[in-house]
Amino acid sequence: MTIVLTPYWINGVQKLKVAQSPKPKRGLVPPVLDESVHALRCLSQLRSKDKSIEKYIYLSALKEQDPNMFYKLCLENMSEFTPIIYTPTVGDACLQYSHIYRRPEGLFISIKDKGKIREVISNWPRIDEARISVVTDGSRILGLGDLGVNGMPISIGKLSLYIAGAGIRPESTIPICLDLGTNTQKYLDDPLYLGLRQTRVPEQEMTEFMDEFMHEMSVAFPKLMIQFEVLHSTLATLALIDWRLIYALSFRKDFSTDNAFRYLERYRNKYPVFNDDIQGTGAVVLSGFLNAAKLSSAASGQPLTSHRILFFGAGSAGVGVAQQLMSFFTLQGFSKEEARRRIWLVDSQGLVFNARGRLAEHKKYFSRDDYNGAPMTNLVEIIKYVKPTALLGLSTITGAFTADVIQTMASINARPIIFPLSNPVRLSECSFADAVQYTSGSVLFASGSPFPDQEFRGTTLYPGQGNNMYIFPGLGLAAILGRVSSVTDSMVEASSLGLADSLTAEERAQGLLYPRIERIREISAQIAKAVIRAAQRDGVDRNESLRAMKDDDLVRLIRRKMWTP
Ligand SMILES: NC(=O)C1=CN([C@@H]2O[C@H](COP(=O)(O)OP(=O)(O)OC[C@H]3O[C@@H](n4cnc5c(N)ncnc54)[C@H](OP(=O)(O)O)[C@@H]3O)[C@@H](O)[C@H]2O)C=CC1
Ligand SMILES: CC(=O)C(=O)O
Ligand SMILES: [Mg+2]
Repeated sequence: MTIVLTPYWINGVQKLKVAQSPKPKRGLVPPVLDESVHALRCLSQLRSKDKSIEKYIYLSALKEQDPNMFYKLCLENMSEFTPIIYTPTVGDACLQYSHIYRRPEGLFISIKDKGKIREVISNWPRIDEARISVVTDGSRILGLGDLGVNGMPISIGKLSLYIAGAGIRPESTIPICLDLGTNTQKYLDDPLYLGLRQTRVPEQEMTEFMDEFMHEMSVAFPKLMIQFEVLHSTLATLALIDWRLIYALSFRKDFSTDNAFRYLERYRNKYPVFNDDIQGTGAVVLSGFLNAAKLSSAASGQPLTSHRILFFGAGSAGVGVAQQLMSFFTLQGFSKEEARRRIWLVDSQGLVFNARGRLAEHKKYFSRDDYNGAPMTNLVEIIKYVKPTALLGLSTITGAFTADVIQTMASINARPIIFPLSNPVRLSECSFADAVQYTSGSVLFASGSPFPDQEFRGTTLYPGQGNNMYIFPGLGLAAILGRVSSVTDSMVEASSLGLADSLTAEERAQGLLYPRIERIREISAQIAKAVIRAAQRDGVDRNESLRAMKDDDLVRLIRRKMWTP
């Protein structure tokens, strides 16, 4: 009897599959190697590690050596695995990527490849299989600033969640990191840094590069959907690394339009593409907000139309979420203009209002025209002025929601909605423990990264995790199965409503704002169904065979199409 070795590919790395022969050759495996016992062995090895980054390294190796085991364990232990393979630990993996790097995984395309991107892409081993790619330029990962080529782990991590969460076939995924330089001096000085030793290229050059990249990707991979993970503005990232430059460039910075918005607008009607930080985050927050607003209104006796939302942080995530939350009000019958007036933004200069002076393009829509006073920078004062029912943090400012801020929210709301959404955990605007303590347990809470449950007056309170990881797997699966030509606003809204509706009666009874992550496949199937229906309504579905299917049959088909380890 022989062992047959068949080559296959995972994320661009060739592996050899050992054929399941009835009995392996004597001596080539230990005498007793039972798969279920081996699963326990892997878990025990994982749990024996004290540091989360060591757990990350262990799981990366497991994924390479035994992808089936990795994804099986991941699916069975979602709440234990996601904080390791995704936020917060993936943030540390990015920060240390050039130091912990062991083997190539994914596709690196650098500015030096401009003019010959086709050649680089054609080196990808499984061109025909490719269906989904997460593309980052490392310019702002999880609020960690400009990481350059160290951003690759976010593409890898998000794709692992596509595979685990929605059953995308592993060989259909392509993690991509674009190396357009970095403005972080620490990396440029680091002898181990894996990227180009140059500062970020000017905007014009980046746009030429991006146009070529998008075109070549669409030619090489006609069935591929691309998820952008930021693609930030050069000037904004400069500001993150050198405070002296903020002053030097502040005039120009005010005029810079965030690249994340610019590239999304540039490509969204031409290719199947979406920006996770803008649209995925918007969708996940709308979903949690819908559930929180109902609980808040039930406690206050005020109608859903009475909500007022204050955003602390007005970057790509903050404004993306604000745009999506307009749907909350339009769903209640408001006009767009009425919805816009329910939203206030705060950035690093304080309340965003017209009379303040020049504003970055993406902030203008929500800038207030009904305030003409002195600049307002103190968050407690701003809360007293706006009287929000909800405070959402997308600022990367650790602890910005102080006891004072939280207590002020509690003093004007029976059940204040407080969502500190910045990642990773150490950048969160407040912890769940503080939010519970300073609101005497009345808070409706969701954070970007996970926090532990809290015991309060004999009851267990559960934090929500308002993270785009709930949205993108289902949205991506829908895009693949529906073979969509573009990702429309209604599809993003449908993903959000699909998620909001996916809570079970038991989850609602426990006061949860999001479903338990352990049910991610079920949730992704529901989201995918809702998104495919929206794509059909918008006429962007190229797989017309799904149109006539009944909802139940469509969900069954989606589930059948999911890859299972
Ligand atoms: N939960 C989730 O699923 C997601 C969470 N996020 C998180 O959101 C955070 C922000 O991301 P992103 O929008 O891309 O980042 P940006 O850098 O684009 O935006 C940050 C925003 O915060 C503002 N800000 C900075 N300092 C202060 C301050 N002292 N007071 C008030 N506002 C301040 C900035 O102001 P200014 O405009 O003046 O510079 C800017 O508007 C990150 O931590 C990220 O991890 C992002 C995506 C998904
Ligand atoms: C979750 C995510 O995409 C972010 O924090 O950037
Ligand atoms: Mg992100």
